[in-house]
Amino acid sequence: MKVKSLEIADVLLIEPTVYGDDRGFFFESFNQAQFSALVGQDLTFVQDNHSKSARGVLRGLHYQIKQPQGKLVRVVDGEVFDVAVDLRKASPTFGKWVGETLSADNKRQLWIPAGFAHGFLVLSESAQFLYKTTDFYSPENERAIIWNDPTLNIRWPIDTMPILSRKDAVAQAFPDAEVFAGSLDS
Ligand SMILES: Cc1cn([C@H]2C[C@H](O)[C@@H](COP(=O)(O)OP(=O)(O)O[C@H]3O[C@@H](C)C(=O)[C@@H](O)[C@H]3O)O2)c(=O)[nH]c1=O
Repeated sequence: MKVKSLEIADVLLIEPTVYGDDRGFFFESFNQAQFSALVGQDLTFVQDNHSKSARGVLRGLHYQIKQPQGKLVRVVDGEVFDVAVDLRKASPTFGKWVGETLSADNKRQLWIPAGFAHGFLVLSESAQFLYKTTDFYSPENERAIIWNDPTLNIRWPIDTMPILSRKDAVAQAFPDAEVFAGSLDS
């Protein structure tokens, strides 16, 4: 397994060791002991999510207040551009973003700790996206920042309008008082 720290130090790009043979391939997509050693704490994942989206779909930028979720994300079919935005008020990289291409081919995973907004854009014909979360889905605590916020200035690899959910199309700006009113730390 190879691990790379990104420009936001706590976001990790994980490249599992893949064992290929005549039958196909094998790799450990999650190993609790290795993961705990990697992040330096024992985190418990409580939910696994799986979504499928068509080319040009952009989901995000999502986060939860009061019940922030750490997310370990990967792609099992297709390719996406995955983005994490640092919303931790005390962080030196507050308001900064990192983006990585994750695909079924490169098998890369991104670890996005609690306190980040997360989103992804589908670059292939379709993509299936799998992720583990450290807290449960909490619709009342869910928030969204608009994907093309000018302050964040995320360089999405797209030159047309992405396909958005109704909720994401009317998401809030960054910074917005509501974003920071709730604590991301508890
Ligand atoms: C996220 C989620 C949604 N749902 C339901 C609510 C809704 O009816 C339907 C679709 O929900 P959404 O439109 O919010 O799904 P989606 O836009 O895929 O939301 C996800 O986006 C990515 C970027 C993330 O980071 C995730 O944490 C999550 O917010 O699924 C759950 O039951 N549990 C969940 O954990």
